Amino acid sequence: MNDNQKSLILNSSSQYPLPQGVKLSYGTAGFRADASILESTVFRVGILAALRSLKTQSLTGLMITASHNKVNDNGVKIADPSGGMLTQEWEPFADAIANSPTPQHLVQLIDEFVKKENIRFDGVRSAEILLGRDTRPSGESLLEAAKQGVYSIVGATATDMGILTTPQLHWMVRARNKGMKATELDYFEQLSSSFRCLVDLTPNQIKMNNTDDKLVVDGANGVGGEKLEVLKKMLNSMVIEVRNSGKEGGVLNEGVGADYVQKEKVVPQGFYLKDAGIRCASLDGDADRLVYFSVQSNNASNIDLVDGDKILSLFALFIKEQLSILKMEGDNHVDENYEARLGVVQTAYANGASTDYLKQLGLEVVFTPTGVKYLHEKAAEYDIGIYFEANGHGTILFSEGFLSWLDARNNELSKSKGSEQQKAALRLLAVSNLINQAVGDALSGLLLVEAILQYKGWSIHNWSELYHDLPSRQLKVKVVDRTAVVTANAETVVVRPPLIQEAINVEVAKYPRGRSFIRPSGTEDVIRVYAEASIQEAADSLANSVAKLADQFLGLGNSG
Ligand SMILES: CC(=O)N[C@H]1[C@@H](OP(=O)(O)O)O[C@H](CO)[C@@H](O)[C@@H]1O
Ligand SMILES: [Mg+2]
Repeated sequence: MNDNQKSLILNSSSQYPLPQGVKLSYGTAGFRADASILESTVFRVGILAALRSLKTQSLTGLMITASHNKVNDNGVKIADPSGGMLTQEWEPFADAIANSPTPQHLVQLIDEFVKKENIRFDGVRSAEILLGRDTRPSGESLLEAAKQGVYSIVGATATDMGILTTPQLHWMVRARNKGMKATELDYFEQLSSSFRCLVDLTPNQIKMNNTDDKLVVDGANGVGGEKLEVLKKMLNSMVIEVRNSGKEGGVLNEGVGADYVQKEKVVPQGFYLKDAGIRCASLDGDADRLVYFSVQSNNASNIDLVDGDKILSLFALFIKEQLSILKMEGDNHVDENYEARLGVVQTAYANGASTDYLKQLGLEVVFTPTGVKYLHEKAAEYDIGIYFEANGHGTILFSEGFLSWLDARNNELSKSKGSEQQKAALRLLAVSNLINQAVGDALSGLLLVEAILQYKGWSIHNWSELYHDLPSRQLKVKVVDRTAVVTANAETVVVRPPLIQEAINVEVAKYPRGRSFIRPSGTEDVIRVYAEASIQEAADSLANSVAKLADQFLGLGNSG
């Protein structure tokens, strides 16, 4: 960097000093903390987004959100040019600049990194960044800090896309870099037209049985409800009622939203006994997570939860079915028997019953550590890779190679217009347009669930009966230093500190179908404990015993 470039960063960063005692890490999903201490972090991530844009000579994105966390928190993360998460290789640099104590030190770090990565300030393209934020009140001033960060890189431009869901911003970044239409209206049009296309390919008789049932959606008092209101106007075939849209005065994520519903397994605010049996869905604060549920008829606070694992199972079942229709009655075309590699990606939080079910379907199931950056990367190795976290974050990725084969196959089959095989090809193409290819997206996921339920003529009850979840329990344990826990095998085994894993094994062995693991959270300062077993009391008791072990080995009581 020349002196001019350095002094621009030096001057602007002195406007955004790092508060005393703040130490942040890029974590599972970007930086998150109480919004009041985040300005300097967001400013620096603005610089990072611009450097990433220069390095890749592509557009990048910066999203201000703390997703399902409480309203006073906020956070920031980068969308890479592909629309996915920031490359993991840059995370250590992200940590370093976020925690850099002085403007001088910050400039030095950036200068060294620019040299190491060979980032050219005189490339063909200057840096270009799309900025988005969720509905948090702190979002506006943090967005300004992000802009100033971007502008401290000479020639960089930032475009404020306003209030968006996280997946919308990722979708826009991907679309822009592919030279496709990329406004918010284009997003809504792509989702609604591919949804209509899927529904039009649904056998009529099945469609008729299901027209009158409505879907009620809990918008977590966040951005998702607002956007769904827009989208639903473009879907004339569906009745969607949005509650907790944020307009009714409720607080973001408080007693509402996908995280609350999935973790607490109770009805969100605004849902009552009179809703029993109705198909309901819940989004999280930035609308990248989706779970379904129905209120139980015997108790207004109990729900029948249909989580990310079941969404994954429904998608896998449908895709597998369409692939096998495609393979039926060959017409001797050379490529007709292209074996599409279909893979399913889960984490250790996936309910054991879901994994059994997917394996019984004959699917290849693989596990990664928690965090969509890992699942997404793995899913991208397949022709069709389906990934979901149990909490409802996931999507379906289609490889370029498979999509061009499918396109060609569809053209071939169009000679036999209306054949079942051609319909299957068209359905798969529609799914690839509907489901967000950049990142998990509650709105596109919701439309795909709805289209598949219509296709199958299924109620939420039929869907929920695919398999029965094993009872499970999640707990959090506050410890002295959560980074003391090191795990292996997709976080299922603790390798450090010594002996704790042996102690967990002893507990697990006491329960039929028992399974338990601990890992440090990447978004909160806690150790998470997960346990499942054949009955709820056993899952609870196993979780409690393992939480006690975590406390004994790592807990506050152990600090002296
Ligand atoms: C058990 C659980 O739900 N963990 C969540 C949570 O991560 P933790 O690292 O567990 O705090 O937030 C992540 C980001 O939203 C999400 O990817 C992940 O699945
Ligand atoms: Mg989220």
